[in-house]
Amino acid sequence: MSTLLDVKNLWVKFPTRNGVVEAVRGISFSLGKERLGIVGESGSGKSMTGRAILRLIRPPGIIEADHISLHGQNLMDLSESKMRAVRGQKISMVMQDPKFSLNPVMTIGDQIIEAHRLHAKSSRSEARKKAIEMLEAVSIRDPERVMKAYPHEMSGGMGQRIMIAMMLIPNPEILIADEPTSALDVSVQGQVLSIMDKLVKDRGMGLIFISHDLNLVSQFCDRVLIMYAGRIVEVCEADKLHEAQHPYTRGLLGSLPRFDAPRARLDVLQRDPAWRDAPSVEART
Ligand SMILES: Nc1ncnc2c1ncn2[C@@H]1O[C@H](COP(=O)(O)OP(=O)(O)OP(=O)(O)O)[C@@H](O)[C@H]1O
Repeated sequence: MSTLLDVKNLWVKFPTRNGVVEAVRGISFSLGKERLGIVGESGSGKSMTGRAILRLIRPPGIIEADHISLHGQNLMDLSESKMRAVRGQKISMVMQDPKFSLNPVMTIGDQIIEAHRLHAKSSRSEARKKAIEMLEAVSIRDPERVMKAYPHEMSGGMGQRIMIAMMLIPNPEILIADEPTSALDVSVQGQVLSIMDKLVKDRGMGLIFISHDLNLVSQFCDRVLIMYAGRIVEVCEADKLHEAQHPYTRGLLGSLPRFDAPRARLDVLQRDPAWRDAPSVEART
């Protein structure tokens, strides 16, 4: 599999009054044209990993890495203006709640048209046509009506599909989705995932799918990185997750409810302090 992105020895640190918080501690992984899941409990460093790839860590946060290479070009070396061109055009990110990402005082149509014109410098009528095509691609049935609506008029699932449509306008090679469906109810979650899946397959993109939901990731992704305390503790093919070896992964699996074998009590994950200090697993293909 050809490598789109290669990350080596990535750290994210936050200097605080009480010392430095190390949110990500020297992780290495690569991404090909695949669906790569990143799972782990709250605070394990999943979101910071996604944001660091796009250099979107707010000061005083610091990103350090031997490299974050996109087709061999080290993103760590780029100027901020060159990095802006990478964001959106080559790598896009979909966040958890679309309401925070969409502009509340602009219609959906104007936002998509603007995003398209920024990218392709096309005429307004061309951009409008493209916007409608994009909305149809994410299964929005009445795109003309949706174009005239404001973000607050959209349901969560609809808003998330619109965000995905916007992120895909420049045809990025990599999509980073940070808990993209966790605010949605289960049936809408399924629809959004299948749309994303189809787009990734049709366009041959690489997808980084960040989630705390091990079940979801194992069904939706090809490969899974399991993060604990800022490190990768294990990497698995998604369909072999049940064979995972690390006690943390086994603990996460054991604490999932199962319909086929219901138990009165779920296992409680017992953490071993040694997991924190074990070296990060290399997850490069
Ligand atoms: N501005 C900050 N200052 C200090 N520490 C921070 C800051 N931002 C994040 N962190 C720390 O970084 C760690 C990793 O955060 P991150 O958001 O990546 O976790 P996560 O695995 O995505 O969790 P969640 O599922 O809750 O989003 C956390 O322990 C958090 O406290």
